[in-house]
Amino acid sequence: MQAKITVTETWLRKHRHLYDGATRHPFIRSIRDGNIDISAFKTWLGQDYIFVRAFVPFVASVLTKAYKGSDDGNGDVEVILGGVAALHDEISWFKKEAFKWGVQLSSIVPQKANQEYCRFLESLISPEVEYTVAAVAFWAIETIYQESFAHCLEDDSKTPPELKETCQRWGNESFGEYCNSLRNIVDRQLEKASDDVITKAEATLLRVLEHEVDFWNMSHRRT
Ligand SMILES: Cc1ncc(CN)c(N)n1
Repeated sequence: MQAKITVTETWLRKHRHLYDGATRHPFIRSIRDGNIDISAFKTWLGQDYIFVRAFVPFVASVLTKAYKGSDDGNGDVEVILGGVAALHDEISWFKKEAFKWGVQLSSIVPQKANQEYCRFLESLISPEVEYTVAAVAFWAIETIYQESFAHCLEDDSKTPPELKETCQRWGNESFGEYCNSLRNIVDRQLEKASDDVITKAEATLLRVLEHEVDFWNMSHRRT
């Protein structure tokens, strides 16, 4: 018997071009090819620190929605709680890495693409946004980083040794397993969602992909 195609699989096939645009962006390719401009990397580092700080309340809101909105026989809350804990480490890592690269985090001003992405996250915190819709955004945001940085760790990559640790942070296998758990949560929710929620969730996925591309552009072009 053939395995059933999940909703996320259908979406990833349908939006492959946009998805590849987010996970194979020139910024990521430049890390992978070893010709990254280090000032672009530093821009990304400072801006992403600001993003991650805004990401925390969003993930906390997904956790609340999971607690209230899912039957949770499947352990959604625990998976998402693991994500919150990982973000605690991520923030410490950004501080350590910024020190290493001489990036002054206290003086970073969020650029337009970052502000808009953070505003989008804030809009998803609203209790009116369904758990399923918020969970789709969460899964996509984490997975884009996982796939992007894992690409920089493939055997034939020429990633500079000093950037390997950064790539490992999101490109490692256990982060990949965590992203798979998020995908399973999302597919389980979508399975029982109304057409209206499925439509909203797909539109949210597309917004995430666009914001991620804009975010890479911001770092890559140093505008
Ligand atoms: C822009 C962005 N997207 C995703 C992630 C992964 N948490 C991140 N740190 N920054």
